[in-house]
Amino acid sequence: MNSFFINREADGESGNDPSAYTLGPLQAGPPCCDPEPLLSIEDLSLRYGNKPALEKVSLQIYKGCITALIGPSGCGKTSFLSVLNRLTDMIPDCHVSGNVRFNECDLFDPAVDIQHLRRDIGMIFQKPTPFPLSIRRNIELPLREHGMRKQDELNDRIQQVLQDVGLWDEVKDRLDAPAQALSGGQQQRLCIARALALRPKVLLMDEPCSALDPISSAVVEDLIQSLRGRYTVVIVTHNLAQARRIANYAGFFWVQEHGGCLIEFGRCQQIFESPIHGLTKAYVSGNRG
Ligand SMILES: Nc1ncnc2c1ncn2[C@@H]1O[C@H](COP(=O)(O)OP(=O)(O)OP(=O)(O)O)[C@@H](O)[C@H]1O
Repeated sequence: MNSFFINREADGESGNDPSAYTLGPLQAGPPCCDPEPLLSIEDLSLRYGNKPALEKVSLQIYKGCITALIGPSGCGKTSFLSVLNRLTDMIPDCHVSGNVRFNECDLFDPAVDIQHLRRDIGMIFQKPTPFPLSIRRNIELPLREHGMRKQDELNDRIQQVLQDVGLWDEVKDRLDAPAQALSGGQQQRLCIARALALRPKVLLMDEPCSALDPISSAVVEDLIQSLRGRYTVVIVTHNLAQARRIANYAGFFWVQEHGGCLIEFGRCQQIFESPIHGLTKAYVSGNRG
């Protein structure tokens, strides 16, 4: 079953059809009707050395939906995201236990191809992280690393993803200019384009708007909204209004004695309007945190 990570063609996708890489048709039904779990997390615990950071977190991430993770600083939201594409493998003395299933496959199975996993589950960071290369090369490089060689296919893909993130008209005349000459908001959209170019199934976003000015932040937020139904998005945000605007589901984390834990998870409207737990109520109403 781990072939899912290793051979995407077995998943029924055409590797050569450029149109498959645009935002294109919805890949899932309306997110709130009949949600289908894509990632199932059960009893996930994590510690750095002896220091616990997450304690027995269980939740489902639904296909085509936007899931927001909220909670105060240090409650383990970033650590949780890092587990989902196994960035935690790269942290010395980081210990993870529990079960995570991605499309029914064990995420921790030693047979999982990490490079392909990270293509399927991409990560966008708080601070835009373009490579110190041209705009074009930022997208081309990972595509080449994943085996795309034909220049016309590369050019098509670059144009498509830049259109998908609304950047094409702004950069089409300067594709060979350094990516770092772009504004912060443009750099973040380029990073999203770079992730989308690899046609991921899931995009993990760690406070993707928090380093941006309000206008750029709104543009990136609109872009994230446009991904709904086409990609599965898990976003960490301290901006509760943003979580409320964009998410279908929300998980509220809190720090307790044994590390961060998930206090409550549910549909976004329920978490914000009729939370079950008193802590959630206090946090979303701004009385705690
Ligand atoms: N690489 C690391 N080594 C040691 N401890 C770490 C490491 N990364 C995170 N931690 C600790 O784990 C706990 C959870 O951190 P994490 O960054 O996951 O929380 P967070 O909710 O994302 O916080 P923030 O909202 O401030 O980004 C914190 O106590 C943090 O200091």
